[in-house]
Amino acid sequence: MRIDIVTIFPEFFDTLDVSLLGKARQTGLIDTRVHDLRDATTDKHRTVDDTPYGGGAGMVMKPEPWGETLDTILADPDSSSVPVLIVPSPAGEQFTQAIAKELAEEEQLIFACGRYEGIDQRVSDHFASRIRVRPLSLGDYVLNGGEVASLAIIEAVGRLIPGMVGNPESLVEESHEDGLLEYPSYTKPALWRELEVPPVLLSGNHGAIAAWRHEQQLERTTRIRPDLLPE
Ligand SMILES: Nc1cc(-c2ccc3ccn(Cc4ccc(CN5CCCC5)cc4)c3c2)n[nH]1
Repeated sequence: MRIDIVTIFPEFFDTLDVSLLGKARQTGLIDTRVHDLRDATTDKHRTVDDTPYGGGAGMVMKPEPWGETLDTILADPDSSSVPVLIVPSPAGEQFTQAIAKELAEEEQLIFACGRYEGIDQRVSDHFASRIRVRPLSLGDYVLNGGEVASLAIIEAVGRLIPGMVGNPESLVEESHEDGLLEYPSYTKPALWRELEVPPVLLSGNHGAIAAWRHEQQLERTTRIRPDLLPE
């Protein structure tokens, strides 16, 4: 998979060298390229923002640098013929594990990391006529830009790419995989600060353990996220 990231804070993505993705990049599983939006500006001050038409607080990101940068990425011979442009936004579709699984099948993801009050809408509108554009929200809270959301999406997608995670078994029992919250986990010691590990987990009775874990998932989901319960 190729991942392109467009941002005015390219150093924000230095972390990709150390995270789970560091290995993937070394093994060539994931090829990431970070593009500084300001490299596509033409004025002395490398301006990327301007005041919003219609008034309102803050500034909006100008369309031209975005158009230039995205054109360059799409024109790159190493680019896929069917990239997906992911635009983190508070107004986007809620990102979920299901969407992560969809995106893990893609050949190329391009992340448009906005700042200020967002990107001129015409950028998404123009490129929607050429490639798939997916505005995605991380959740119902407002961040300062798209970088944190992009890192979260990249990590959630990256770990689903075959060969990325050391033990593929650990992906089988994914959280939210069966739509329920995960069961609680324990490891040695069996007694810690007077707290025991649930005895069933030490029983070796795998049927009873699986039943207990599913029961724990249902109890937790009912208590914390009843919205996830099947109809
Ligand atoms: N899940 C999630 C994603 C984000 C996110 C993603 C990208 C950007 C780019 C800029 N911002 C800051 C920001 C501040 C204020 C407004 C609201 N304004 C009201 C009127 C015009 C806009 C929007 C946007 C982002 C935020 N936040 N949360």
